[in-house]
Amino acid sequence: MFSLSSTVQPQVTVPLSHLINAFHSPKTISISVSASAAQNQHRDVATEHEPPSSEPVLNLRDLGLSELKIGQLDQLVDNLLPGFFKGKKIPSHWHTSHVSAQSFFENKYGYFDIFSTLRSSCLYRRHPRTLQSICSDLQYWPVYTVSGFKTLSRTRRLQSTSERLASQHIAPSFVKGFLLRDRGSDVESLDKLMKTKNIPEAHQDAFKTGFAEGFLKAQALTQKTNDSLRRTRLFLLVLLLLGIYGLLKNPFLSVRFRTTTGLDSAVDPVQMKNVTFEHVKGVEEAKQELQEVVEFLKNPQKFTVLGGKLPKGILLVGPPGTGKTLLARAVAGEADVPFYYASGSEFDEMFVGVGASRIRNLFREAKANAPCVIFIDELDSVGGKRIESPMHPYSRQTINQLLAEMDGFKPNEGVIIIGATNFPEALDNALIRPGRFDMQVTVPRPDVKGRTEILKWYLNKIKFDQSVDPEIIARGTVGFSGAELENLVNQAALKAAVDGKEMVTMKELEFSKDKILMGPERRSVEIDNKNKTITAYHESGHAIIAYYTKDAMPINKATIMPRGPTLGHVSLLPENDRWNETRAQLLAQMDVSMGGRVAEELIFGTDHITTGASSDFDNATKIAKRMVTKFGMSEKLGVMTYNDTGKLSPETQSAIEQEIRILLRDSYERAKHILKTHAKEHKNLAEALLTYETLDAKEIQIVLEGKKLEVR
Ligand SMILES: Nc1ncnc2c1ncn2[C@@H]1O[C@H](COP(=O)(O)OP(=O)(O)OP(=O)(O)O)[C@@H](O)[C@H]1O
Ligand SMILES: [Zn+2]
Repeated sequence: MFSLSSTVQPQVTVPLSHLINAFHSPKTISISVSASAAQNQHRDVATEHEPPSSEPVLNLRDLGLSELKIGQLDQLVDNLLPGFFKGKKIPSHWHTSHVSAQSFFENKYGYFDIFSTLRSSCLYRRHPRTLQSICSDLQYWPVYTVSGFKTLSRTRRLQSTSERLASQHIAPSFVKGFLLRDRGSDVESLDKLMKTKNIPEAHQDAFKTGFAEGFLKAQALTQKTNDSLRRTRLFLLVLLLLGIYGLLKNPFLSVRFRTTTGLDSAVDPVQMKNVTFEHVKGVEEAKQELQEVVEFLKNPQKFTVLGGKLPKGILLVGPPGTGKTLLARAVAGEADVPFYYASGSEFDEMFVGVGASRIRNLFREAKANAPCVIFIDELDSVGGKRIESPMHPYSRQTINQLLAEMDGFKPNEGVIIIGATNFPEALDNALIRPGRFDMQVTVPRPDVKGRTEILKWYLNKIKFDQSVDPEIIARGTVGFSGAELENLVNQAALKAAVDGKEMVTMKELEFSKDKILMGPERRSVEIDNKNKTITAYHESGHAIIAYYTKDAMPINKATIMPRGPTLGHVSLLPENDRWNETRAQLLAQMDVSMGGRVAEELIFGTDHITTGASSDFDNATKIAKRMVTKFGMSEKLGVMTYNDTGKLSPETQSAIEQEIRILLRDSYERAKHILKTHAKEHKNLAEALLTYETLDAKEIQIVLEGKKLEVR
């Protein structure tokens, strides 16, 4: 194997002359007197002169050529330089001299010094064949140094003996052999190969030459591999540096990548120009309170000049779907400032620091874009009272970050934080201290007026019949939130579309209201005539009591269409949302509840009463119990509340029970009286229900007045 001594500096390229020099340098030629080459022709040579120590040197042993016999060497040279020896007499002794070259060499060793000839440049011109092509490449020969192979990348494909050998299936093992870096092992492997392969004498020259040329190829190959390895290493290093730089700039870079969606939603502002207070209905008080915040956002300087201080944080408190998010957006929209939306649950992370870092990012962005609104929905899930539970290991950290950020800017910096929660009680006390969320705005469920407004607002977005009275629907949807009313209108529109109608009528609105309240209709349920009849009389019983009791709510509708778990129902409409109820109104409600069972008893007999009245009794009992234990409406028990009835004395308990019983019994009797009195109307109404299934308030009135219903 070609190996240049390690005295050279890295990246030194070795000129061809040195290589050739090395072939016969007396210092480095160490011709071993081995058994096979014990002839006189071969002997170690003493050093006559030394090449400059900085020069790389090669020796024949390294090349694996040390055991060449004279004749073989001739053949090798002849192989490499065909025709070179033609007509030349081969002397019998090695003779070496740098100075006198050929003649001196010849004198000393008795044969021709081919290597000095190689040194002469005219050789190139005279024999521009295989070796020349190698040598021209070897002008920049890869140098083996202590630290590894260094070279120029210029290598040309070497075409020579080795390829011929390769065709004889010997070459691959050569190449392998040359790829081994260890010199000793290479030389050994050549020796071994020579022995083990039992190469015929005639082929040994070619074998050795091939070995040398294989080395050249291997060098080139190794060089290429080294180059690409170096490029890969450089690329990886650049990547690593970029990564380190990124991490230094932002320690949570990796987290950002992982959580882009959540974070982006928190950090990208949304311009809410299209949402204004106009879009939020039925929450007038809340809008008024937020009006001053809008003024502040529009013109923060005005407030600063006057020395006015606005709250940093506003807490919107109210049940789900009442429009808290919508209000916050409207604040930003009215003031035409950026709106940053974040949901509390986004900050609730299982990984340390992630929640806190998101809060930091959010506030950093917002401050850079002030004036603006930051909205944190579900504030309780980030600012709740829980302390380091296993489910939320880093919540404390996140709350602290939120508090720190809120403390970190002045009130008039132009950033308004609006938080929303359904459970203000669950909030960490530190959050509702002055300087943080110190202003609370209640966003309640809309009242009947609010519901009417919301219904009108959403009705205006669809096609509806002029006969539609939003107020009637509003009266029947006590406790509905804005979101539920929006859903009601949408469901009605869908129903109208399914039924192939051109516009939404009251029927679809009533339908979707019942669906939301009681579950979907069960048209597929086959109810036998007997059960249908019982249901018709039961429901008309409720309706008759409601109709003829002064303090009962007006009837809205009666139906024997099964819906959800019920077989039929009568719905009553309060004229207004009831803030307070009178004793008479409560008793009337009880009487209406009793109407169903009373009807069954009167019409079908005690033996045929059904289980259908259980929820009616539940309802009546609840009212009676509250009258006795909460509202002080029992003469016997007086104006006193009894909260935990289980802890009361047995006497008091039985007294309460008895009072409830009396109330219910009296109610039952009143209902019975009314139904007996209006037996005819009761029968007419039940038959109308059996015919028409559903009757609205007007139709019920027509029937009860004894008029004939028009066929629909
Ligand atoms: N007062 C209202 N006026 C008009 N639309 C409303 C009103 N309240 C709710 N809505 C409708 O319901 C949707 C949902 O309401 P929003 O998300 O604002 O409720 P929220 O109080 O924030 O609920 P949550 O507490 O569940 O977050 C709104 O986008 C809007 O379409
Ligand atoms: Zn009933």
